[in-house]
Amino acid sequence: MTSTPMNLNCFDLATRLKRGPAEHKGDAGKAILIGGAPGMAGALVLAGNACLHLGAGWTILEMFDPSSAHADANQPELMIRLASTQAHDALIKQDPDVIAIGPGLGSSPIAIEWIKAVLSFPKVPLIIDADALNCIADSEDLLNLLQHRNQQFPEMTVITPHPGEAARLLHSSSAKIQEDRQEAIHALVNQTQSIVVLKGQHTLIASPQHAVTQCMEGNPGMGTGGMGDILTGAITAIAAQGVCHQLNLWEATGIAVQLHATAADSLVEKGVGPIGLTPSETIMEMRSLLNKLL
Ligand SMILES: NC(=O)C1=CN([C@@H]2O[C@H](COP(=O)(O)OP(=O)(O)OC[C@H]3O[C@@H](n4cnc5c(N)ncnc54)[C@H](OP(=O)(O)O)[C@@H]3O)[C@@H](O)[C@H]2O)[C@@H](O)CC1
Ligand SMILES: Nc1ncnc2c1ncn2[C@@H]1O[C@H](COP(=O)(O)OP(=O)(O)O)[C@@H](O)[C@H]1O
Repeated sequence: MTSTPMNLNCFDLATRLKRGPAEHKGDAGKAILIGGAPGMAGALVLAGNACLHLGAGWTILEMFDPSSAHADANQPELMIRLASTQAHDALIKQDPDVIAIGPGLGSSPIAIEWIKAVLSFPKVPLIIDADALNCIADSEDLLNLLQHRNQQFPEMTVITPHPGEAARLLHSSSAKIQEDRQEAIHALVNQTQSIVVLKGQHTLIASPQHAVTQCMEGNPGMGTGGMGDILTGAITAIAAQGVCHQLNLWEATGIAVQLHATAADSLVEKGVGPIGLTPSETIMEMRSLLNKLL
């Protein structure tokens, strides 16, 4: 029988993000987010917007959709580039503090090249979501690379599957995952050796070094396309600032998961949702809540 997980309660840690008077963007970290294939550019822009509004020093989008790979007049702070075909060289040149891959990534050969490159890029916190997880589920080579990365650099990689993505990784079904979510997260930790965020009602987080914790916040208004993409952006931003603010990836992930769900609850309390609650509104609420926590 599985025990009841501890409730996620990590807002106290957010005070570490408070900025000193002389801090500059270099102290807030350089984040690179990769994805946005044709038809899904919005997923990467949402992740990037969350990363920007939650405080990363630089937010760089490696965009796969050529027609979206240009400055966004509505959000000119985002550095949106056409994803290079030389993924490894592009990473070396940009020297990121944190990397996220997956929102709207697709499964093209260049997507696979980027996944290989990020899994082989040493040491920096890495967030893997969405299609990147589906590609890993379909490839033993990519799964081996992920396991190898985690052996070399423990607790430096987080994967954020929803039940459908978890099912693909575990060669199961989302119904089975939902039947016993604790068993599923244990299986995902064992399989990938990563920090795992199993999304859905009462999101679970666990890792090889940490027992399962459960987020008690959140609501069904969050069932809108793009809501997971902004969680990826939020983890990325907090991990980027964490590099200079003494927050490791486990802690950054916990803060982001709780902030994301609490922001959605707060909006519903104000009557913004549950019906029609949008990820873009949730980004702004996360920003507001985070600043109140400092
Ligand atoms: N604006 C844009 O450009 C957007 C682009 N996006 C991008 O699209 C790509 C495809 O991602 P996606 O998640 O939409 O599709 P997919 O991987 O087939 O999974 C769906 C299936 O998973 C399951 N499932 C999910 N949650 C569950 C839960 N809580 N509880 C239970 N089951 C759950 C459920 O499966 P079922 O239960 O029906 O078997 C569901 O049908 C990806 O790259 C993403 O970033 C999106 O972010 C949207 C905005
Ligand atoms: N009923 C619910 N209760 C709490 N949280 C939910 C609920 N439905 C969805 N969520 C949250 O919304 C987000 C949806 O993520 P995901 O399915 O990856 O969206 P997308 O791929 O469209 O960006 C997750 O963080 C998930 O935990």
